[in-house]
Amino acid sequence: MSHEFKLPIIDISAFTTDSNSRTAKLKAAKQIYEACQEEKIKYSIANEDYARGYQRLGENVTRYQKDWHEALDFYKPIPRTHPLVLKNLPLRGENQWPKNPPEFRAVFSEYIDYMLKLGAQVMSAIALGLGLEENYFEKFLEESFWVMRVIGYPDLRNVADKDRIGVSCGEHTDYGCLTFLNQDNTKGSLQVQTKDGNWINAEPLYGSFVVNIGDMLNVWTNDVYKSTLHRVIHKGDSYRVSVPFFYEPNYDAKIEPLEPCLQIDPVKHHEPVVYGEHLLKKVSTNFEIIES
Ligand SMILES: O=C(O)CCC(=O)C(=O)O
Ligand SMILES: [Fe+2]
Repeated sequence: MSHEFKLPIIDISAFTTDSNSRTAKLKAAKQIYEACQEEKIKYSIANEDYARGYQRLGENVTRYQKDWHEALDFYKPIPRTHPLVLKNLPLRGENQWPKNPPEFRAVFSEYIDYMLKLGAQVMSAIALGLGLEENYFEKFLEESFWVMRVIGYPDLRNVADKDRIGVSCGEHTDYGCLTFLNQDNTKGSLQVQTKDGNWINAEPLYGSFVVNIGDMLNVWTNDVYKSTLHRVIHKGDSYRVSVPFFYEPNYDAKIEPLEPCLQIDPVKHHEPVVYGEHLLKKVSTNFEIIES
């Protein structure tokens, strides 16, 4: 347990590659946000499935308030023959890889492969920690879904028109298993809520990820591991960049409280849930503004 941050820390250093390549990702991400508006807008989510691609400042919404960030979002590709595509449901599109900077796609593709391995590894450790077989989660993860967001945050203090603007990223829990947050060195922006309801900063530690528990792990563990409520309030001169990687179960995985967790507390706090259905419900409210 870290006393400085009052947050649990998992040491994955034996598994990580050099942190210079992580820096390359953040550099490529910063470059894309420095690119002019005409370049970014080419990749608008409106070209695709309203999920993959570029979202303008304020386009993403949390709890009916516009989030003051811009982002390039990528999702696991779904084949054209997938039942979802045939039903014309969201998340059916192609990822839109920026052409500028030219190395963007290669850098992040390598990153995604690496993060998928890391996610599986941490899930094996969690299985052991819960008293399950090391490979217990494999069947739920063999085609694990993933989402990667490359997010840019301007200074919230410079918003001219405050109409329905919330914060940089409104409070929420993430949807899946584990989120690996690769943030730049901006301090005091990312916050997590503690069990007693207080907000504390999750400050960047060089070469580390902040790891959030997602909703599916919350259901699996019947609240033994709570999904972390977090938010971003970026009031600072710097332009903050953060690249969360969401490591998720198979799209059609049925998640329900696990036996060892029911031995701790026999009351089931969650109904079984199919991950893909949970995801679609959440994504569909990400752009919802209630008109008054
Ligand atoms: O910017 C961050 O570090 C967090 C972003 C986040 O929580 C999200 O996209 O779900
Ligand atoms: Fe999040």
